[in-house]
Amino acid sequence: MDGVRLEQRHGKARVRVGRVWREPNGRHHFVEWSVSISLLSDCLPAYTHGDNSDIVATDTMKNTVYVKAKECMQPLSPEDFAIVLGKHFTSFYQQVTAAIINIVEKPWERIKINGQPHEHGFKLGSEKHTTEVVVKKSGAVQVISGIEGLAVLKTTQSGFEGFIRDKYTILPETRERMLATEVTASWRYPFETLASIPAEQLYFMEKYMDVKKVLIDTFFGPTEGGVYSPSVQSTLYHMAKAVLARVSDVSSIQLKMPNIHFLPVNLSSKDNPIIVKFADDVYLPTDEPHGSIEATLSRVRSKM
Ligand SMILES: O=c1[nH]c(=O)c2[nH]c(=O)[nH]c2[nH]1
Repeated sequence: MDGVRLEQRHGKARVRVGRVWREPNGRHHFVEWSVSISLLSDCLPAYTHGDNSDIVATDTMKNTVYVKAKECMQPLSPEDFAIVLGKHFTSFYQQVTAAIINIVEKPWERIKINGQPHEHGFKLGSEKHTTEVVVKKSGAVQVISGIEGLAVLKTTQSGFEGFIRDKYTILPETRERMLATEVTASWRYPFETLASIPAEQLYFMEKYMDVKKVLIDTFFGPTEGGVYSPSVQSTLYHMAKAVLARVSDVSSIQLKMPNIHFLPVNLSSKDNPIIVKFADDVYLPTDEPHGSIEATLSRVRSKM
């Protein structure tokens, strides 16, 4: 056999941690994270010779998540916690050349009772805040943030016309349909070094809220009249473009928007007269199959 090339990484996936911060005035803050760590390191002998002397045990990685969570004395974004972990693994271990940290934050939101925010009560929301951070030993970084499972639907102002018709096509053209999707978004920041990451405690939280608002506003359009969608592709493009236009520091954004179909219901039989005739009112909700539409939009620097 010719020589072989080995590329490898190892880590711990889905380390679950909940962290409470207690303010002296009785107000609590809470996050729940699922943390995945992957380390690039010089530990080839473990693969080739059964020699584990350069291996950071994945159990140690798991323990480190709890130690670092304890050491963070103030509420922080999943991006900032991922950066804390990435810095730690690349500086503490000589063998580790890069760390890739993924975090999914569960959407625990402070509960309101009679309009008043509760001190220590939370309820689970829907879409999740995600991040992927890569930290290299040199101090080079890449930060990606995301949203997972943002389910949105509008009952009109959507259609699909003018597509290819051939002998396999039966879908009628329409200017009136439901539009439903579950947006997965991930966007990249332009920071290239640890030193260039903004120090503000709320920076990544604010960016997350800004991107989510722009995505939602653009999907629906104005509260009266909305905005017509000629396809999921077009709506996706306008959502991504609006994020680049309105949220500074986002250098590219990927959107995945499955087209979740609501099928018109018509019920009739040979013997029965029509008992349900579809008039844009009664639908069969489905989750599969679904259209699968995704695109990435990036800023390109003008050459001028
Ligand atoms: O918005 C849509 N885009 C498509 O590509 C497509 N294909 C399809 O069957 N329905 C739709 N709707």
